[in-house]
Order: sequence, then structure tokens, then C-alpha cells
Amino acid sequence: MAPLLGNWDGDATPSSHSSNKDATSLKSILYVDAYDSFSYNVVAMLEETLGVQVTVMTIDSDWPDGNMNEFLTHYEAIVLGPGPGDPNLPKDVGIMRDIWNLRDAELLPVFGICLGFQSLCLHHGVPIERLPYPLHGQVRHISTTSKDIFEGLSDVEVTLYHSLYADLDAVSRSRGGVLDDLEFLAWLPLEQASGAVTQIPMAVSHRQKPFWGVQFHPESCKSEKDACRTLLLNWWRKALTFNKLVGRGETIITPHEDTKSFPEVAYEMLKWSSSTSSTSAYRSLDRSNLTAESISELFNKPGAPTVLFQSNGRYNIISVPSPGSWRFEFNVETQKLTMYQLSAGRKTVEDSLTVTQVWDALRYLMEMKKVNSGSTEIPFWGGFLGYFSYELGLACLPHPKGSSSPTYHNNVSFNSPPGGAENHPADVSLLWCERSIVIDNTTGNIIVQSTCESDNLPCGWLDETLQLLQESSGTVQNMEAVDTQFLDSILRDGKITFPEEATYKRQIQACQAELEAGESYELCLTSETSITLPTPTTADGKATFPWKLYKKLRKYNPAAFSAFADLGHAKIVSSSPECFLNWDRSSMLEMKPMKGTVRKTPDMTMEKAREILGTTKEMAENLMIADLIRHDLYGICGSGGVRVEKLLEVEDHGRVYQMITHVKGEVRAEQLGYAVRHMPQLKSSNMAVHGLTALQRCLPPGSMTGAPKERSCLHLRHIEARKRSIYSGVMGYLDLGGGGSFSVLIRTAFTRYPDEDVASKSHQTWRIGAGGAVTTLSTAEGEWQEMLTKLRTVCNVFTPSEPASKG
Ligand SMILES: C=C(O[C@@H]1C=C(C(=O)O)C=C[C@H]1O)C(=O)O
Ligand SMILES: NC(=O)CC[C@H](N)C(=O)O
Repeated sequence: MAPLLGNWDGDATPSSHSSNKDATSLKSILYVDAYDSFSYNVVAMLEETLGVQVTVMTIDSDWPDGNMNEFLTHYEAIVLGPGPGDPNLPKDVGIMRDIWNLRDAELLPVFGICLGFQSLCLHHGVPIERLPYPLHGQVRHISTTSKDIFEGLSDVEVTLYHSLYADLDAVSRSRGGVLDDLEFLAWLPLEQASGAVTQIPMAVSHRQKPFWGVQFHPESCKSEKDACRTLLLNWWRKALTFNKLVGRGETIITPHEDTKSFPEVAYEMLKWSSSTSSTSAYRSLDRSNLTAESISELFNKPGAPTVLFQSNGRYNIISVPSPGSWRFEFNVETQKLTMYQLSAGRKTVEDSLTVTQVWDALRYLMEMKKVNSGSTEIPFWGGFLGYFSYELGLACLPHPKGSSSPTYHNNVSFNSPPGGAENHPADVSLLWCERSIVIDNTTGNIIVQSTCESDNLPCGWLDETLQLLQESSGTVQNMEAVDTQFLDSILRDGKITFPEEATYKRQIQACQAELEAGESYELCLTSETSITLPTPTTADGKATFPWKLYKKLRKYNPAAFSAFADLGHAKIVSSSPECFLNWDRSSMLEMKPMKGTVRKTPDMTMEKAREILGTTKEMAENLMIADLIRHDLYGICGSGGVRVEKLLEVEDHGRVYQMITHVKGEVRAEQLGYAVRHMPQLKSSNMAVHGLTALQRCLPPGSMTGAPKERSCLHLRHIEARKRSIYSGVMGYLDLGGGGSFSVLIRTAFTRYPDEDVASKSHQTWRIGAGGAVTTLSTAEGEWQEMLTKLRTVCNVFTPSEPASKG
């Protein structure tokens, strides 16, 4: 059955959870979201701890029907969330300020977190100033008065994410220390540069009104869980007591559901996939000495659309062309989607659509073409292979009203990529694969499969291919010497343009200025290196160059997500170690962000790497992303649906050691997360549909942006002043059986081959991005070196293997 397709534009209309079984019996809390990347962690904490139902509303929302008081009668309490920026600026707190002006008869209980706490303090006469140094991702002990909401709690370990603070000293200076309304309940000892220790307020309650706030983040996975539960329960008890006294009752508001039309192109895609059946027939054989590369070479003509993707170090998935093969590209800036049929006269169809419609079309197609059976040994039975760019990810982020356009190209002038703006590859490029071959590196099995029914006839494509592979094992040729000679002949005339050290270091400072201003907690700054090479003179040389380069990279820097793509103009060679998002065919989603990198040198050991990555700076960097990823997954999976499997663990990744965190989520169709509750199509039981939505809602990868994501991306866009394009995007597969797997496109080189008729065709320009997370504890030199470490893992394959012979 066709899914009910809805449109998700991230509008600011509040939505509550209609599918929750007990919705009518639950008490309601309104959560005001300041576009933070930890919001859904807070919402989950509220629902999990208090057994309430939470409605989310962003700070730039209008009160429904322009009537705040009427609207608030539907809620027991309000939680004002954390966020980027400064409570002194109205745009950064938006409707939070309205709450402080409620008349006495209309009051309701409030709990402010971080920015929400600061807004409370500011409104009641405490100036909000900058800390001597920001405290992002830092885990500290605070002392409490053990009173009020801290009853039973004297010393609590909590995570901090702030640069600003409530300056009580300023109050005493100006008013002789008298604060009529507020009582402070907890304190953080903070050492000043002079060595003196000052006490920074960490929690507050209002003496007359039901307002409380905390400067720390109780929802962080490093905050003491039991203590924060007690704190919240204490607050909730007080909130309900207040409501009882004033006779406040709760009702549930009707959820808002938005059903809009979806694009024609979805039907076209369905037509183009008519030969794809609901079964993936297969044959298996032992891999013997066959490699993913040798198999790909047997079936894919050089230069023809090809994807080879290694998932999680275990499965190599190789696309194989078929008469029904087609692919499509989408460009965010022009909103143009182009479909290409690979045979049958190479038909092309163009359409104009929004980014949301692209996701809707994908969900529709994946639902309609669901494959119900195939080899249970492998995670891909057929479907799409390809990539999504960083800019596509930017266009998927919800943005505050009045902010610049999603891709921010209106306000920023970019340095064009070498060769001009037209040299950017497409933002989405996906290849529809009915036929594919998967190698399971653990069992050594090879699965040859097709969703096209005629391929399964006796002596059909499956039988023929099995035979061809059996005959090929044992006869695999080693062409390495020939390939090296060919590559060297091109690479010898290459020109590498590295980022400028002084510019990069200035950009690090610009990032730190934003961190100090409270605009971001962490920024992943990146730069680009470009390599201009002569285009091979023969057609065959031109077609095979990217593939040969890929084989060199795979050998030089073997990685869990090694990948190759030749999709129209776009050529990608990747040695990514980082898993972005995997999902299985039933209900599980997982993300494994990396943050913290140590170069492997001869005297570097795992022990030493653990020591380096165990410092406050490195742990804070990873923790911020861990909390951001939890938020991303809670947005899909809802309360009770997310757990941290590994936190801050160090792994060996070939040429580097990396620190990773592993978070898992479970999709429960009856209890969806806050980010997707008003998407009607998610009533589907098809995991492919949920996986696609997770992808849409979690891009761009948090490890490549920093937190909070939206504001951090905005600043990075200005500071970096370039399009990242394929770098920082994601690559992988969408399985028709329901699963999916995507890597983060780092440690990757890519290019857009010029059109045949372009004058610059005598040259090809490859681009490599590299960067790292900047925090206030970063040093310019340390970050520069870290960027170079990552760059080298790919850039070194662009230098010739053999020195030029003299003569
Ligand atoms: C930015 C890059 O890598 C990202 C940043 C990391 C870090 O700051 O340690 C680690 C892995 C990636 O998430 C890159 O490889 O270019
Ligand atoms: N986490 C937050 O809410 C941060 C609040 C504010 N932007 C600060 O940095 O202090």
C-alpha cells in the first residue's frame, strides 16, 4: 500500500504526540526549543523521568491564535531549553521572554536550563556576562544548598556547556547585594587567571513565583543520572503543588498534522523501477582469491556509473549494471532533479523540487518497491548506492524564522572551487541497483543477487555470473605495476595547493571568538586542499584514472568504509573510518561519531593514544558530539528509545587512533520521536522509510559541524567561506529490504570531471577536505597539525610512487 506521504518543512507550529497510547491520561509540559542540539535529550529526560507528554515549540514561534494565555492553559509547566547565543539578544531567546511577563493569575511552573536559566536571571535583575573562559563539555562538581529542588542532594557531578554566566557580583556592586526575587541554590567554584576562586551560580529559584532554573545540563550523558532524576522529580512535585493550589488543570491539545502533495517525479521513479520485483534472488560462492576490486572490474566498464562501498569493515557492496539501471542527481541551489536511464536510449527526465520533496520521493519509492526476501546473510538486497553532500545536509536543518536561507549562499561570497562554480558535483547522486554482488569479509562468502525476476531463470544472469566468477577465481591478474606507472605519469605533473597556515590559524581564532561569545560549544573547522592534474590523453586513461587512484588509496589507507563512486561527473575515492548511520531491517538505528584523533608514529602506542585522548579537552570534544547524537536519535526514536553503548573509547584506525562513541536507538512506530511525530508517512512499518527519515533529520553529520548544529553551521559557513560539497557529506546504501548504512565522507578525495566541451578539460582538479573540532582549549598549532595528520592519509596518494627517471 502506498504510504501516506506528508511534507516536513520544519515549521514552527507546535506539535504533540498523537500516537502515544496513553496520550489522554498524561500531563503535558511545553518545551521551548532555542534551536539547540541537546533539546530532544531534555525532552526524553522529562518524559522518561516524569511520565509526562512533551510538546515542542521553537523560540521563534507565534503563540497559536496570538493568544499565549489561552495556549498555556493546556500545559502543567514550561521548560525553557538551552541554546546558542546570548539572552541579552531578543532573537536568541524569542518567546522565552514572554513567560517572565505573565500576570500573577496566569502563572505556571517554569524550569529553565542553561540559556533558559540565564534568561530567568537576566529578567530578574542579574546581568549576564562572559565567563573568564568557556566551560563546554566539562564535567564538574557543584555544591548545593540541599534545599528546594536540591533537597537530598549536596554535591552533584554535572556537564556544563556555557560561556556566559549570571554575574552576581555585578548585582552587589550596583545594588549593595540585594536581590529581592531570586534565591540561588547551587554553585561552581571557578578558578580565575589570578588563581583566586569565585563561585558561579548554578541554580536558582524565584521567591514568589514558580520559576526555577539550572545553569548546567542535567540531560547530558555525563551528568550524574540519579541525582538529576531526583532534582527533576523535586521540581515536578513543587510544580504540581503550585498548580493544585491555584487550581490549574491540564487538557491535551490536538496535534497538528500536515499533509501536502508529493512530487510527480516519485511516480516517474516508480515507472523506471518496474523491473525490480519484491524478491532478491541469489547465488553464493566462496571468495577464493577474488577481491571487491577484481569483481568490480569484471562487471563495470571504466567510466560507467559504478559504486563500490564497504560497510563497517565487513561487507563490500559492488554495483552491477542491468538493462533497468538508472540514476538521479539533485542540485540544492538550482533545485533541479535529473534522472538518467543508463540503457534504452539513455532517457533523461528533469524536474524542479524542494529538498523535502526529494526525501518524500525517496520514501515513496522505497515503500513501493519493498523487497521481502533475499540472502539473510547480507544487509543489502538491492536499492540505491550513492551519496548526499554537506550542503544537502544544511538544507535539511530546521532554521529559525528570518535567518538566512538553508544553504546560506545568499549572504556569503564563496571562493569558487578551482575551475569555477560549475565545478561542484551534484548534492545528491544515487544509483538504482537491481543487480549487485556482496562480499562478506567475515565468512568469506560472495553473494550474487538480483531483484529482476528474469535474472533468476535457469542459465539467466545469476547462473551466468556465478559461473563467470567461479572461472575467474584463480585467474585474477595483478596489474599493480602497470597501474602505478600510469598513475605516476599523471601525478608527476600535479600541483598541490595546501591551505595557508596563517589563514587556517586565523580561522581557528575566529571560531574561538564565537565559542567565547556563547554562539557555539564546539566548531568543526575544515579546510580544502586541491590537486590539479593533467587529464589523461586517452579516453581509456581518462575513464580509468579515478578507479586506479581508488585502488592506490585503498592500499595506502585501508578503512572500514573504503568506497569508490563514479556517478556522472562526480568521482569519489574514499578511505573513511567513520560510521555515520546504520539501520537494520527491523528497528535498530546506530551512530558512531568520532572525535579525537592521534597520528600513528613509530613510537605511538594504543596506551599513549588513550592517555592523550583522555585529557579534558579531547573528552569534552567527544562528549559534546555524543550528546548531540543522542539528541538526533531521540528525535527519531522518542523517550526510552536511545542508549549509549560506548562512550569515549579509543580505536585503532590504520594510520590514526580515533576516539569514538556508539549510540543506538530503536524505532517504535507507536512511539515516534519528537522530530518526526507530525510526519504522517511514518505510520509505515517499513524500516526503509524510518531510516530515510533518520538520515534526513540527522544530516549534516554532527561530528563535522559541532554543537549546536544549526548555529555552528552558520558560523562555519562564514568562517570557511566555501562549499564543502562531497566532503562532510555521507555515502552508502539504501536497501530495499529496509536497511541502510552511511559513512561520513572524510579522508576522501573527489572531483567533478569537466564537461567534454569545457576549455579546462585538459586538467582535472581533485579536492580533499580536512579539519578538526575547535574548542576554547584548542591551540592554533595543535589544530593545524591535527588537520595535516588527517590530510596526509589521503593526500599522500597524489604523490608519485616512483621518482621520475632521469634522462
Ligand atoms: C574533520 C575531520 O574529521 C572529523 C573530526 C575528528 C576530530 O576532530 O578528531 C575526527 C573524525 C571526524 O569526525 C576530517 O577527517 O577531515
Ligand atoms: N547551553 C546553553 O544554553 C548555553 C547558553 C549560552 N549560549 C552560553 O554559552 O552561555
